[in-house]
Amino acid sequence: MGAGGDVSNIVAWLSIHGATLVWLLVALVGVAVLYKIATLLRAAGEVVRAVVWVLAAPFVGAWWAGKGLWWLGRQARRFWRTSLGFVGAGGLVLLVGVPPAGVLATLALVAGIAGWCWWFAWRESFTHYMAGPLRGWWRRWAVYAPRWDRWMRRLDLVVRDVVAETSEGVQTVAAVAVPRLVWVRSDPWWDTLRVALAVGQAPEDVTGKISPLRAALRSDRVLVREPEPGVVDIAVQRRDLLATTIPALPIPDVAGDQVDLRTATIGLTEFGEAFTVPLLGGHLLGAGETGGGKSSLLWCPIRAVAPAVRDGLVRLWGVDPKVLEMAMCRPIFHRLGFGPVDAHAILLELLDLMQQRKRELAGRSRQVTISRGTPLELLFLDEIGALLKYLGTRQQQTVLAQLLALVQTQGRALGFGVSAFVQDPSKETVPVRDLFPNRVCLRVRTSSQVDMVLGEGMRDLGALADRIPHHLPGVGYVRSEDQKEAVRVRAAHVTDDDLADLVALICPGGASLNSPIPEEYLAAARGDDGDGGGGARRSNLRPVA
Ligand SMILES: Nc1ncnc2c1ncn2[C@@H]1O[C@H](COP(=O)(O)OP(=O)(O)OP(=O)(O)O)[C@@H](O)[C@H]1O
Repeated sequence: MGAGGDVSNIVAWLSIHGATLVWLLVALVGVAVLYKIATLLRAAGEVVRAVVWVLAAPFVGAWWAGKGLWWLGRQARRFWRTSLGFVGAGGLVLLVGVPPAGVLATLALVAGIAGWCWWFAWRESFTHYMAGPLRGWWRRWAVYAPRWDRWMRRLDLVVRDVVAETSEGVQTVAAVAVPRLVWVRSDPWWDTLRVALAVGQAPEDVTGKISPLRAALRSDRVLVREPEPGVVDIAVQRRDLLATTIPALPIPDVAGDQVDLRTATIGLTEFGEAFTVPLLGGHLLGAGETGGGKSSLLWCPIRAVAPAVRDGLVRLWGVDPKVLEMAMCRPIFHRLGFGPVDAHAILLELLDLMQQRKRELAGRSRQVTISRGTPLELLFLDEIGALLKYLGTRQQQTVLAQLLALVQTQGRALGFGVSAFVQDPSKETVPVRDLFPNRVCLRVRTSSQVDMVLGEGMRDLGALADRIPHHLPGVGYVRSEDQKEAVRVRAAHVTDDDLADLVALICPGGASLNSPIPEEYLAAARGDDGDGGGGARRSNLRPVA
């Protein structure tokens, strides 16, 4: 076959596939054209977008500038003191120009000297008006404000406006409201943060976070109070005011009738205020493990009212199963006993006195007036647990608890007060625990004991009495009738020398106020009088056996 045959073959192939080839070519050209058009359109889109941006930029800029100004205005109004300071300083610089360095240095020196004089002469007002606000201002801006939002989010103390939630729990959040830090006050020991809660929050949300707050704020103690609805104060301890021993407070140098029996000062609170206990009209329970410092809760109140004891306006009654403690000061006690029988006899005598006072007051007054004729009768029971659980028979313990409950429930208005101290504050050991309106919890062994003494939930609110270190005897938490939260306190330390001074003041020249427990009461307590030890012969004293 020659060249003519090849050509005819090609022509034949083309006649069969030519159309396909043509369509392929057309498709290729179409794709190329479309690609070209797309490229052109994209370029045009970028140009359009650029044009839109150029046109919109001033409006967008104005929007953000307006927003920024609005925010600045709000901040300036909110922190008006800082704003005024800046405006004042700026105005002054505009008026007189930047003063030379020498003038500035002189001004700083004069201000420093004036501040020092103020501090030296009127320390309290300086602290109140100058040091406190300045320190608070600085701590707000340097410490709290920069971290505030982050802390609140991490502690989950924010309110989220959830607009939608999927079945898998994925939330769409429209806004997050953070509680507002209103101001910070500061002294060398505490920072107080006033916080306005966000709508939807309750003070309990904050008190429920005390533990993580302590960790976040790196503080041993954080307290939350509610000064007004929707506002909480978070007090953050920076330094412990109670870290050093408080020496025994001086015995008041006043006449007996000048002694305030309602508020005996016995130490300091964590805020540097007087730690007081009411002796007239209040019973006190002090709980703490061995070495906790219960002796200071015994002796400090007695020292506080010593002139009244000396002048016969207060009489001391004591029961000390350990024998050593109160025996140190035997002469100042009107009656002093050591075991369950003594305790029983003393309670019977007190109840007799109470009945007598009741009869005298009946129909004339609802409250006794303390005088030499009707002195305040203060009963101190050391180791009440020993009396009510460990010593004597079960029946003796039951009767003691009942007699004590009678004195506690009926004695307040009649001028009878009971102070008791215990290592184990459980109900089994102290069945009359709830009849003590004032309680101090010194160092205890377990966290549950804190709530036993101070009330349900007090440990969660920061009363960490089970974590008081051993080197802080006399430190504890107190909750009185009118307080919601427990306050940390330290009682003053009464040494043997202080006790000798106490005895010398109340019983000068070796005198003694002490007389033995009357035999008739001892006999009744022992059951020698035929009533089985319950004092039943005096029918009005019959305890429920
Ligand atoms: N307020 C205080 N400040 C400093 N030290 C104190 C204070 N109270 C007591 N102490 C000291 O702590 C130690 C234990 O105190 P205290 O005897 O009062 O403990 P306690 O609770 O009565 O113990 P126990 O139940 O074993 O008698 C003593 O050495 C005492 O001097």
